[in-house]
Amino acid sequence: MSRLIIISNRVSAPKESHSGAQGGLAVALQAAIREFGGIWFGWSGETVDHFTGHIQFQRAQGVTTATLDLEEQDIEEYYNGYANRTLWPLFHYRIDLAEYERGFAGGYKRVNERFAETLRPLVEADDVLWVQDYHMFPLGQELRDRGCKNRIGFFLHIPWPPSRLLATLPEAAALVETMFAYDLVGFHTKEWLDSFRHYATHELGAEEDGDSLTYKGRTLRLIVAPIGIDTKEFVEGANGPKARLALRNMRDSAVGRDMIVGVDRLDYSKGLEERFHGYERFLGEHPEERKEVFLLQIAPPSRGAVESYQKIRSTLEGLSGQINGAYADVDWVPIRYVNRGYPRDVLAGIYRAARIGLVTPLRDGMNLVAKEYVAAQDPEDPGVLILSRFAGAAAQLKEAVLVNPYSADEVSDAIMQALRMDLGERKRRWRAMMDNIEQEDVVWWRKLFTDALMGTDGKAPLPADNDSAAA
Ligand SMILES: O=P(O)(O)OC[C@H]1O[C@H](O[C@H]2O[C@H](CO)[C@@H](O)[C@H](O)[C@H]2O)[C@H](O)[C@@H](O)[C@@H]1O
Ligand SMILES: O=c1ccn([C@@H]2O[C@H](COP(=O)(O)OP(=O)(O)O)[C@@H](O)[C@H]2O)c(=O)[nH]1
Repeated sequence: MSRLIIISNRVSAPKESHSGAQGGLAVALQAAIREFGGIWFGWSGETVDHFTGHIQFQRAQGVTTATLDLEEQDIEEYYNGYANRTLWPLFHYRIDLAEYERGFAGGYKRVNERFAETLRPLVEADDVLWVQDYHMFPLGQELRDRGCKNRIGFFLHIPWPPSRLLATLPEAAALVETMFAYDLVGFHTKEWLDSFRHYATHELGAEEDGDSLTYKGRTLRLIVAPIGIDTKEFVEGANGPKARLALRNMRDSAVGRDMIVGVDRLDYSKGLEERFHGYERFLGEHPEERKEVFLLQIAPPSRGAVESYQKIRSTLEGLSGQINGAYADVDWVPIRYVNRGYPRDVLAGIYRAARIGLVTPLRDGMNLVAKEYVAAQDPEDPGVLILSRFAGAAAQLKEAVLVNPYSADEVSDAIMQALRMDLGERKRRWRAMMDNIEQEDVVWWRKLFTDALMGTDGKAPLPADNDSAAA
């Protein structure tokens, strides 16, 4: 059986204690490496004065990780720069925030070359490689340029933007061309896949044949593979001691009021500003509900070296203060705004205590919080998920109360609808969403992708001559 090499910006080694602090994605990828043997390769998260290419190997619980330290300038240009100031805003439809700097593009290419150069000697002839996310678009091509003929797949965890937006990126055509180094490219939704295909066929001139695209002699296959959560583990966690304690504490502190919960990295793509405005509209329109509800917004800071993230942080501090200033009373505060992160088993208890999960990103590749909120509910008395139409999760969780997150009126109406929803309807909607979350979990997602990549999914095999065309 082939070994699997996973490559991503962040690498997650298995933890000694099962504290619930690891993400479902990390657990699923670790399991894949255990199943196939192999390595998880990427950035250590550490900085060095001069890049040496030294690889730190670590082996824990059957998983080998191989990590590299990067220079300050690499991190500035590759991670803070091209990944998070150029690609992230552009791919989340925020070209007003996207910065197109040659220095960032150069640093991004340099780091991908460094990854390829260091990884190449570790790759054996039968290995299958799986590259994760927008930090590493050109890695496949860099590996091909170094003679790597292995099967290589790529999965994008964020949206793919419409062609007219992507066209604003100076390197757009070159970037999409490098994607043809991959044999398989995966997306969370058909919408993102269609946007990629549109650019490849209309702007590059790639030939389309079913789910395949051919360009300059190389063929890649496209696949929709929506990521799920580790549902079984999450439900167990939601019934465990930490979650139960969190649930009790939240209920005590809610003193009979209905809690609305939001849990998001502090990121402008998550629509927190618009969410606060929607909630403010609700408070303004429904004075009778004011002391009956409160919003708990958990927003751990993210990517703090990037200016747009500093701005959204200060905007939200101002806005939450303003709403609380306008509506709070001696015995009630409408928004509890918390800038720290919590382990997922604690979150599970918090989700369960909430009558409403308010998940309103302006654009999101998937949004796992939406799925976790549903999985944490009490089947006999489930809460209601209000979900943005523009999250990848909306393609699967159709029984959520779906909203346009830009519309304060729609968000306000959805909150009222959720508060009034009777038990029968809550149970019906929850069951339908839970069926999806149980069936299409993270193991299902990983297997869908690796089966297609390894050619064991019964579909026509990837063309055997792909590698010779690339070399
Ligand atoms: O690594 P960071 O810069 O701290 O960012 C955290 C992760 O954010 C993004 O997550 C995406 O992947 C999720 C799982 O597929 C998906 O549900 C979500 O919609 C995406 O935004 C990013 O793509 C990851 O690479 C980051 O590690
Ligand atoms: O305080 C927190 C906030 C979030 N998360 C986890 O971070 C992930 C966020 O994933 P999502 O897909 O919703 O968004 P992303 O941050 O990847 O864009 C989820 O598994 C959350 O449970 C967490 O463990 N602690």
